[in-house]
Amino acid sequence: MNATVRDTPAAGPTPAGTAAAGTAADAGATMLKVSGVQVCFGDQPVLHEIDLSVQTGTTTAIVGPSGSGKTSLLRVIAGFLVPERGAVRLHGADVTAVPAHRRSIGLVAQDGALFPHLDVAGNIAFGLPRGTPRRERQRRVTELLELVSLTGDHAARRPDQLSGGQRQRVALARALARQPEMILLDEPFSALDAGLRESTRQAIREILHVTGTTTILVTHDQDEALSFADQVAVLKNGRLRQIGAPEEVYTRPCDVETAQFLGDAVLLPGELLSQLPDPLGAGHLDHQSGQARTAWDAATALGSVNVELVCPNLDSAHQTVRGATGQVMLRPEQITLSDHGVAATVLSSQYFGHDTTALVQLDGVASPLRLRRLNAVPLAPGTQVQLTVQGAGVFYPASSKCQSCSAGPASVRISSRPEGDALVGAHRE
Ligand SMILES: Nc1ncnc2c1ncn2[C@@H]1O[C@H](COP(=O)(O)OP(=O)(O)OP(=O)(O)O)[C@@H](O)[C@H]1O
Repeated sequence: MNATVRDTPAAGPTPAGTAAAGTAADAGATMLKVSGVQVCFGDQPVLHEIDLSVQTGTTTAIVGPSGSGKTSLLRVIAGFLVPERGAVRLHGADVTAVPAHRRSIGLVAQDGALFPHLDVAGNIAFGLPRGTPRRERQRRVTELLELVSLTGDHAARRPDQLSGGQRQRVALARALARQPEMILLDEPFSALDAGLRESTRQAIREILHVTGTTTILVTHDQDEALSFADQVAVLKNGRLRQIGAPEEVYTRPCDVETAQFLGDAVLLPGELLSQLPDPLGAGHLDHQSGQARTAWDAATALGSVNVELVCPNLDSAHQTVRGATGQVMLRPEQITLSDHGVAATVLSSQYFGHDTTALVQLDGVASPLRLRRLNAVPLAPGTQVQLTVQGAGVFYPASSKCQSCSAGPASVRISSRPEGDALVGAHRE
């Protein structure tokens, strides 16, 4: 059976009088739970076994390459698409078969989807419940205009008399008019140029924060996802590859592909040498991720480093990982110049204003490494430098299985020995 596509009004209107999300009492409660969702178009599966929980009052970004299934997942959550397997629950109630217009969810489309023949006030008022008295409509329109930082001046303009960023604010005001419990944003900034995108994103994030609205943003822009959301879900080929706080997915990506999708990644061959005393107790369980984490010493071309191993099983048998080889992933900003590091030669350098990148060649490493320095002048080709690693990275074992417990692929996060604050990220398919 294939997914059922529903033809429901795009604004995702919600029941009248529904309270806005994010009351203090609800904060931290699970608002949305998607479990085991599967969607096919024809015989083509586009979403596989998706599990996603969203807490009240938080912002989640769903990020992934084009065609990875982001919009399909958003449509399942909104109620425009019925999955053939799995369930969508709002506040614990199964709404999988409830149509979009009966869910308390507002949707802001990529282009805002404003009505061209209505002025701004008319567009916003369209979002209000039917039967709202005239005076109340005017009051709410004024209030919503203010909320999205537009003035009475804008109220009489048609959408084609607004900037792209202003149109997106009107679209948000219209979606907020019915005080939905959740707002879904489908690539709402992608049509804006870089400067406007940044300022509109900031403004909308602030509005959603002030109103305590639970939000899901779909984007293919990793910087947008990392800067906008409390939680980032990475989708690839219809599967959720990783979900976590922005700093978690950026510093502990579950595999090399995810690491490269989320930003520049420096990859080096590495080998685990020995397990180190774990500051939190040998082999502690991270209750947030449910993963076991152990500290290790590892060898790389950038020297000996501390690492932590994450494995789904908390098991002292992780000793057997000693000697494991694989790839070490660092972010370019973690490789810094020092007086007592590993020697390298600068091949080229690029100046970007806020930062400068350089390609450097290390002895014994086939490919040059990229490093990024904030507020620095470019280095001339041929310059001899010494490099050390700051903070933590990730180690991906060459073996597809965690060698200690066969529980699935594991990744090991490393840090340079002096910092030694490494925590590890791991992943299990
Ligand atoms: N109505 C449809 N009928 C058939 N196939 C569809 C339909 N909608 C989406 N698809 C296919 O499902 C897959 C996922 O599409 P979806 O729009 O969810 O991806 P996306 O990650 O949002 O992509 P983009 O970033 O390009 O918008 C794609 O291969 C797409 O061609």
